[in-house]
Amino acid sequence: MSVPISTGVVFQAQKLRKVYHTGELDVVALHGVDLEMSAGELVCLLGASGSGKSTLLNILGGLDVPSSGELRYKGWPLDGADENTLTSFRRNCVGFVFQFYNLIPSLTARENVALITDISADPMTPEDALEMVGLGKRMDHFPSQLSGGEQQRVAIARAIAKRPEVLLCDEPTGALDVTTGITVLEAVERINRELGTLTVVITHNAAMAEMADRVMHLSDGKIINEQRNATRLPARELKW
Ligand SMILES: Nc1ncnc2c1ncn2[C@@H]1O[C@H](COP(=O)(O)OP(=O)(O)OP(=O)(O)O)[C@@H](O)[C@H]1O
Repeated sequence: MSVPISTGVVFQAQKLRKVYHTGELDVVALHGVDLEMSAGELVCLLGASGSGKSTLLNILGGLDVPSSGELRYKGWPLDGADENTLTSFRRNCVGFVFQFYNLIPSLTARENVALITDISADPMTPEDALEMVGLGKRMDHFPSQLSGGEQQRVAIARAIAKRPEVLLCDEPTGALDVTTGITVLEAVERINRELGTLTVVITHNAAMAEMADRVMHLSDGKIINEQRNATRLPARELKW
């Protein structure tokens, strides 16, 4: 493996392409994506359904591999990495949050987070992780005793308790109403600010992009526009 290019740069992609082969049909989901993302940034991936957002996020997180092109994590090549390398990358470096929370119903909030902290090298405690997302008083509640927004915040606590370098969120508020969605985004914002975690959030919702440092607009598998916000709007001030 080569020497990392720069300590500040987390992801670097060049000419990233992803083609899904389904039967006779080839679907080109990414058409040559070039990007750079740095430590501590909050980046929004914005685009219509089918524009390639989840494909890109999954490749950044080592859940999938590109068909061609280069992808580096802190200088280390992820394209062409074998399954063991990708597993260790996902386990040590990446926290994922999806639209649905995937909590274990028979475990409390604390126990759901402890599943991850028990197998991590240098985790925070489940209690600290749950405090960070504003659930300090609900640690012993089961998922069925929590609202959708609270369950999503448990999922965020679970994702960040191992102190990942990167937090990847695929439509984290997709199943929530506006007010609840904002409490979830406040948790994401706090983690990004206080832990310095590079945070990438997928959304359909252009209003949400105002909380980001940078917004990448995807269309037909390409980044068609990139915008840097002069200031970040606090999540609690977002309106949609
Ligand atoms: N496993 C797969 N097999 C075949 N085609 C796929 C697969 N996953 C995604 N695609 C196709 O790749 C393209 C990009 O999909 P992707 O899910 O990345 O878009 P998206 O912007 O995240 O969409 P959405 O907002 O609806 O989740 C779409 O045309 C989609 O149908």
